[in-house]
Amino acid sequence: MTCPTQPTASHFINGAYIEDTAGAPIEVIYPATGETIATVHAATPALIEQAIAGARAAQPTWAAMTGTERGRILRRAADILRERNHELSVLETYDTGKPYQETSVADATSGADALEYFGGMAATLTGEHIQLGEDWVYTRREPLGLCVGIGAWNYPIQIACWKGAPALACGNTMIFKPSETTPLCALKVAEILHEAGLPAGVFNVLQGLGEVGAALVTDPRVDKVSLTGSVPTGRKVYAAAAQGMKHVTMELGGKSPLIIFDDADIENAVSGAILGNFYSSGQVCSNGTRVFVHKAIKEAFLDRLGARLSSAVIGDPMDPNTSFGPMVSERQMTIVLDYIEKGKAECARLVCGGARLDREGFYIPPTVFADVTDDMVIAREEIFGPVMAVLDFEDEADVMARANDTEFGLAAGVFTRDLARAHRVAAGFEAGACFINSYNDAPVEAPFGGVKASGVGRENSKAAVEHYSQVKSVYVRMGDLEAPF
Ligand SMILES: NC(=O)c1ccc[n+]([C@@H]2O[C@H](COP(=O)([O-])OP(=O)(O)OC[C@H]3O[C@@H](n4cnc5c(N)ncnc54)[C@H](O)[C@@H]3O)[C@@H](O)[C@H]2O)c1
Repeated sequence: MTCPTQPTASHFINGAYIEDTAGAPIEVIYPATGETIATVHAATPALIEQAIAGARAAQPTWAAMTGTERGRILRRAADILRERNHELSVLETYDTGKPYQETSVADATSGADALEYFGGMAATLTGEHIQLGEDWVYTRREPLGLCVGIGAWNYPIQIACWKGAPALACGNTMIFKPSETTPLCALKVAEILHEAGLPAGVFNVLQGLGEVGAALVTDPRVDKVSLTGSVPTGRKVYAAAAQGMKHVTMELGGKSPLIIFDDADIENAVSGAILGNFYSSGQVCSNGTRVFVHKAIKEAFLDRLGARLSSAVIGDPMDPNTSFGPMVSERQMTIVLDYIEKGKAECARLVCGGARLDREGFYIPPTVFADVTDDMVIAREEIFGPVMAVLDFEDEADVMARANDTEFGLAAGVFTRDLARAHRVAAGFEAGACFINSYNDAPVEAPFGGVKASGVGRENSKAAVEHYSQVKSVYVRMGDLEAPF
């Protein structure tokens, strides 16, 4: 496989690619080899101004189109994304290092689902009629205006589409800033949306580090900010948005619990633990990295886990047989290796993995620590890499208290054959996305987002509409109006 056509410039503004080499260069590194595959430039203040002015100017006309018209463009873009799935998946693999085996089924596909879903929904967005005797109130569902989307590096196409699709369906325009680590594929999303008929200025992409994001968030012409990123960045962006009383969606980090009871189907539970820890080399926000396993089945679980992990195909991410790729960057690899050393120093039992692979690229194999206790750093902090912590438990009430004893609240899972217990546990989880006998499913039809420090608002599903539109009420008096004087 060869690197497919790359975007022709760093930014996409007002319906066209645009370059300004005065902006600081940002190298795009292929994580499997460490080679530089592209260079983009951070947006200069002049380009930021151009994007904001263009997106503001385009918004009223876009909002004035019918939902059916807007939706048709989004659905056409979904079709193009699917037609170009191979090309986009290869580019996404170059950008992120995730195996083609994953990108070809989970990235452009998930983006297309969002465009199709919200494209279909655009025509159904209506207000309501409220009768009050003779008088009545009607509501109008109106767009917020100009939305800014800021992305993390683990799912570049998906994040651009999960933010762009509902924003555009509701009649907003968007400026999207991808992560500086993976800047390429959001540009392709913009290109495809315009090929599908999107008017100029409705969806724009600007590159840059945090300071470009901050410039967008603080601009008074921006009405909403949707961030996917870490909790520390979320705190900064939320605080900056609050100064302008802007709407926010915060999709942040997690340290989610996965509870495996002694009556669970062990093979399924092992599958859940693998999907919840090692997909995308562990770089998934909702991962269930605190795996609480009932003492009675702990050794059986670890035996099967070890056997299954030994069949992971670690290697060239472009090879369709490869099921496990490198970390996204040298920096992220170093962060994860530091956590592994902390786990060893805290005397957790290293079951497998635990060191960088001796090959080019940023590879850390699936790593499992057992006998982890709640107070260990590897059980408390988000690692964002392929490191699973296995903790013991015996009592349901005790494990629930421990599962919820965290500042995070993104996701949680339970494996058990006792469905009454499964629903009781799901109800007790302090988390936004829960799974019973499964893990990490994220269909566009289901709301996705966190509680506590993991976030504010929801992406996907009908719930996202609430976060990209606002309701205006109009009171209509049918008779004379009395006043006290
Ligand atoms: N909840 C979710 O849906 C979800 C999904 C994927 C990743 N994440 C989280 O993202 C994190 C990993 O991604 P990351 O390392 O790219 O996160 P990050 O917080 O370092 O960066 C996220 C984005 O914010 C931008 N940014 C940084 N400082 C900013 C500022 N002051 N103002 C505006 N923008 C700023 C960055 O340039 C980047 O585009 C993990 O914590 C992970 O859990 C969450």
